[in-house]
Formats: sequence, C-alpha cells, structure tokens
Amino acid sequence: QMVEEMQGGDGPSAWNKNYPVADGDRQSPIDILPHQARHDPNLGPFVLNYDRCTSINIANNGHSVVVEFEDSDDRSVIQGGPLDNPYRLKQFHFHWGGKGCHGSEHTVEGNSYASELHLVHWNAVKFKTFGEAASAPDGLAVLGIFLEGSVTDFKGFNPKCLLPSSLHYWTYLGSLTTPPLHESVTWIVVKEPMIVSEKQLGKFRTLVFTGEEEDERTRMENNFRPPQLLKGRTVRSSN
Ligand SMILES: COc1ccc2c(ccc[n+]2C(=O)c2ccc(S(N)(=O)=O)cc2)c1
Ligand SMILES: [Zn+2]
Repeated sequence: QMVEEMQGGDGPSAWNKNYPVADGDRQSPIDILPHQARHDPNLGPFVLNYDRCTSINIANNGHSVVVEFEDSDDRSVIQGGPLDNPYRLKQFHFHWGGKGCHGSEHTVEGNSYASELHLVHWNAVKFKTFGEAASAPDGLAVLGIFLEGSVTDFKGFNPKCLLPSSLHYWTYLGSLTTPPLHESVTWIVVKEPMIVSEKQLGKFRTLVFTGEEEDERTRMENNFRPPQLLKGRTVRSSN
C-alpha cells in the first residue's frame, strides 16, 4: 500500500484520482464491529432461489475469477432480508490474498479472512439492464461470504452448497469495491465463514493476471480493497 502510493501506483489508494466517489459517504468494504451493529428484529432471513441457475462462463477478468450467469429472467434470485424485491444473480467472483489469512475485503473487528466470495445480483424489477442498476442507489445486492482456509478437503463447487449452515448476516448500504466504485450496493455479509481447503485457496493464488501493460504480468493476489470509513452509517444485524 505505502510503496505503491510513493511510486504513485494505481492501487486502491489512488482510485480517487479517476473515481472521486472513492471518497464518498457509502464506500465498501468496511470493518464490521459486531457489538456496534444494531440488531433489527424486522430483518428476516434472505432467500436464495438458485435451483435453476444457469452459469454461462468462467473468466479471468484481469482482477479476479468471475463466473457469469444467464440473467434474462428470474431463474436465479435473492430476496427477503433487507431487500424490497427479488434481485437477479449476475455473477460471482472472489477476492483473496497472497498467503495466510489476508484476502477478504470486509473485516470483522480488524480480522480478515483468507478470501471473500461475492455473489452479485441486480434489481431487474426497477431497472432494464445490469449497467443501469449498477449506478443506482438500490440497484445491486451483493452477498459476501468469507472463506477460511483449513486442512480438510472440500469436494464439489456449487453456489448453493457454498453457503455455511447459519445464514445470520450483517447488512449495510455500500458500494462496488472496485472501480467504478458506484454507491449502488446493498451489502449482505454472512457472519459464519465457509471452510475451504488450502488446496482450493492455493488454486486462486496460482492465477496470473495482466497489469496495465500487457508485458507486466504480475501474480493475481491481494486483489482486495482495504476497509473504508463508515461515515455515520449503521450496520444492522439479523437475529
Ligand atoms: C461501467 O460500469 C461498470 C459497472 C460495474 C462493473 C464495471 C467494471 C468491473 C466490474 N463491475 C461490476 O459489475 C462489479 C464491480 C465490483 C463488484 S464487488 N467487488 O462485488 O463490489 C461487483 C461488480 C463497470
Ligand atoms: Zn467483489
């Protein structure tokens, strides 16, 4: 962080040059303080209807591994919880670190996890396209799931069985964590981390991504933005 700042790098701390909203009032990720979260009895459980989800492709978009889904109808949606209507699954992707337990974007009392899975959904009731929703305050809903390394092996890979057993969550109004950093995301962060094997995490770390110049190939790791200021926002907690 410091090094790339001194070298005038293009990392997270320089994003406000091209995206002034980086210094906005509802930026993500944040450091979650469970004892300061407000328990809201009206916050019901969220519901995932992914049974007929149709994945289209998996890609290395230069910053992460992204799996895109068919979103031309309501076949894969999240609803309930803090959401007023169903939001369609568009893609999921991961953020991870080079080693050990650093790599998640959200942190809990200053502690980070090895990785964080983001399931990105958009409000197709109010907006015609994902792009339109992505820049509207109630346009997106991203489900964040912490991944914790463990030595036990982990078989299979399916969005449904990715979820930990308890779906208690924190929710707050935030933003995209990568440029263009639009303040359009209702964040739902599941409290309980999902356990994946070190082998699974290792696979993320072997991915290579291109820097700005084609020839400057650097390892894809530490692709996570550090926590941003809360600026008076309330984090609510489901029961
Ligand atoms: C020009 O408008 C856009 C809009 C969205 C873009 C994007 C470029 C990359 C990712 N996105 C995303 O959709 C995006 C970015 C970050 C996240 S995150 N990490 O879940 O907050 C989710 C989704 C450009
Ligand atoms: Zn993300």
